[in-house]
Amino acid sequence: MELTRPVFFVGFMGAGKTSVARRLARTCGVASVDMDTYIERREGKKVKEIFAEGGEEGFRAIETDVLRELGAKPDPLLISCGGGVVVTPANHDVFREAGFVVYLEVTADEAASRISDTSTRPLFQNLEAARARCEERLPLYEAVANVRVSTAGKSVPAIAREVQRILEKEGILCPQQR
Ligand SMILES: Nc1ncnc2c1ncn2[C@@H]1O[C@H](COP(=O)(O)OP(=O)(O)O)[C@@H](O)[C@H]1O
Ligand SMILES: O=C(O)C1=C[C@@H](OP(=O)(O)O)[C@@H](O)[C@H](O)C1
Ligand SMILES: [Mg+2]
Repeated sequence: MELTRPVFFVGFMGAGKTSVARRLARTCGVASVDMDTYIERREGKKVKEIFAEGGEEGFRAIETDVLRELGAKPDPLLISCGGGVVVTPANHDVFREAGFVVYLEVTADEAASRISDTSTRPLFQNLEAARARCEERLPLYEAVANVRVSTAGKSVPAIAREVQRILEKEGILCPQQR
């Protein structure tokens, strides 16, 4: 199948953005890129190290650069963003211009139960702070979303199938034209 526009996955840490985009890419035969993985390869450093060296500000600047680059690829991609992509106002323009945004909903508590090793996520160090951060970001996720998908109690394959049906209905995921 092929995409007519880039599709961005947003939502809090642990929502399943990386897993669902990867699963959908495999089952539909389309290309996907995970922004954090892409950033780590480009910078030659782990996300954790980028935060330690340049702070959140340094990470956000790289993130915006990469979002613009991936969103402008001639062959549209499934792009799993990092959970904080919505905190940078300029990123909202990238979403609006060309893309379709799938918001995967999760609570901080459910996310915490899914993430076994929070050491890779510098902004998910304690549950209290994560709950507050999640709540603070909710209106931002809602503002950029073209569609919301609840992930509570659902498996990754089930969520990927749900997203697939939405993208097909919207004419974003189509049978290959050539
Ligand atoms: N729907 C789900 N149900 C159970 N575990 C999940 C689900 N989605 C993701 N996970 C698990 O949660 C962790 C974080 O998932 P990930 O895809 O990295 O989320 P994100 O990219 O949104 O932070 C992984 O260990 C993954 O296997
Ligand atoms: O929510 C955030 O601010 C972040 C989420 C992470 O990605 P995931 O949402 O894929 O865990 C990663 O980009 C970085 O640690 C910052
Ligand atoms: Mg991820």
